[in-house]
Amino acid sequence: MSKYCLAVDIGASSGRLILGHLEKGKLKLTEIHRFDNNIVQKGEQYCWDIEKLFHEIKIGINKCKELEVKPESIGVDTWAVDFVLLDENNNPLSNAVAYRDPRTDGMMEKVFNIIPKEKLYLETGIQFQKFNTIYQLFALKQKSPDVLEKAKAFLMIPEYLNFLLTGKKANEYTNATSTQLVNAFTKNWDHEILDQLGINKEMFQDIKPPKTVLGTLSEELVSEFGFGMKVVLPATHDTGSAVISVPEIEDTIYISSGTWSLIGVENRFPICVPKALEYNFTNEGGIDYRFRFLKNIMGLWMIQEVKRNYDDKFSFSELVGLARDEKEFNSIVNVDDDRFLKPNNMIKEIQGYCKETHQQVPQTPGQMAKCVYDSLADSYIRAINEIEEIFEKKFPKVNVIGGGCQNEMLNQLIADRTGKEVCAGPIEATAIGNIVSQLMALGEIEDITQARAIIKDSFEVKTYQQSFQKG
Ligand SMILES: Nc1ncnc2c1ncn2[C@@H]1O[C@H](COP(=O)(O)OP(=O)(O)O)[C@@H](O)[C@H]1O
Ligand SMILES: C[C@H](O)[C@H](O)[C@@H](O)C(=O)COP(=O)(O)O
Ligand SMILES: [Mg+2]
Repeated sequence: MSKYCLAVDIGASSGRLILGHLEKGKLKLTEIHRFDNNIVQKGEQYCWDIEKLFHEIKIGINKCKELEVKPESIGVDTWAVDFVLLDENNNPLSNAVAYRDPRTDGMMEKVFNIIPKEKLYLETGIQFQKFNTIYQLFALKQKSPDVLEKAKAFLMIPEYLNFLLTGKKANEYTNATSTQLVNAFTKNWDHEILDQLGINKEMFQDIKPPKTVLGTLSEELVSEFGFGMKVVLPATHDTGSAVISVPEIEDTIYISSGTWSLIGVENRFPICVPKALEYNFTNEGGIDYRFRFLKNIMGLWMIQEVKRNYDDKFSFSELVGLARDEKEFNSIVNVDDDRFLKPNNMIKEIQGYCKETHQQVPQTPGQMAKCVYDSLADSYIRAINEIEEIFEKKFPKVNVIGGGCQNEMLNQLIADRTGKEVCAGPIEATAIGNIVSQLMALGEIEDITQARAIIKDSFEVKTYQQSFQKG
């Protein structure tokens, strides 16, 4: 039996601490702690409650004690792009502002006046999302230049949590690439971009790859918990960890299905061709310097907001059931329209879109859920076709991973609409990828190939085929 590793996976809607260890060649998971993660309003800004998140991590670590398990290591992964700036005394200079905050409105266009969009893409290979770190920092420079001048350390969310755990500061490669400030070829901070935008280079830390042992818990925390742990850098971008868990990555299109739907493939080099730019695909960094050629689709955020607008009267599985009963309702929205990024009321926003496009307006929870799921499937199909056009090949399989792989209706919809085999699982793909990266760092697993073989052998996946014969 191997050592225990503790994964902290915090997505944009929920966080979880999961213990993992190897037993007779299989990976065994034990969920220790789960909690909600919601954007909070602080003054005029949408923020993450970073203090709450660190408190939840400590609750989870203390629960290990109750189980009499002392993990050898811990690794933190979260959503991308967001960050904390520290001053010379290592104190935060600002809130942990969330990527859905409107401060970046209009910033992308201002950056393009300094660095042409095409050049930015050729250098970084990163998709154009208005909330990318580059635009957040540019907004900060416009609105609060003093904050940027005082900043001595730039830490992304998992790295700030690592700092609270160890006192050490480092940027991790997979998450750093999501900033659109890392050169896809040098795999380091692109100083030319930083200089052109007047962003101080000194606050950025050395970029470390996944599987780096960053350090150990601080003495203060060792005395608080009663045991120490190594702190390992997994792929700290949660989607980077999730993609590690795709058991048969060759010839597979994955959909990391959570708050966002990240749809793509794994590649050995960046693809920055005009078509990839036109379709807004990204080349985010992966383990062993591979690339995650993917695009963001608005994702299950939309049903999360619909659920919230209905005062959480329905569970996600109940919403799927209600959607199944609305077979005749077929209105579709463009899920990737910025209007759905942070509307005041998602139900009203979807109804408004359908009205403006002269479609039947969803009135019932079932019609609303069906509209969301059908619209997501529509966007998935478009992205799959774009991927196959760029690669000039057909991919026989789609692997849905993450919490959204429990949506059987959506899985079947993808199979019916594409005619491809759809595999669903593992649900906790991100935490699994986090854990196997720690086990590789500890020498318990040799490499990514062995890791994926273990994952394939350890977790059931459900498969879906097209439910009708194509005429
Ligand atoms: N039983 C279920 N049936 C259908 N969908 C589900 C179910 N459980 C979870 N989901 C979907 O999974 C999503 C959460 O996925 P998860 O990977 O945990 O998100 P994140 O990591 O972004 O917080 C929910 O928004 C919901 O839409
Ligand atoms: C804002 C980013 O695009 C986002 O973090 C995405 O990359 C991601 O990883 C989201 O993961 P979830 O688990 O929160 O869906
Ligand atoms: Mg997630």
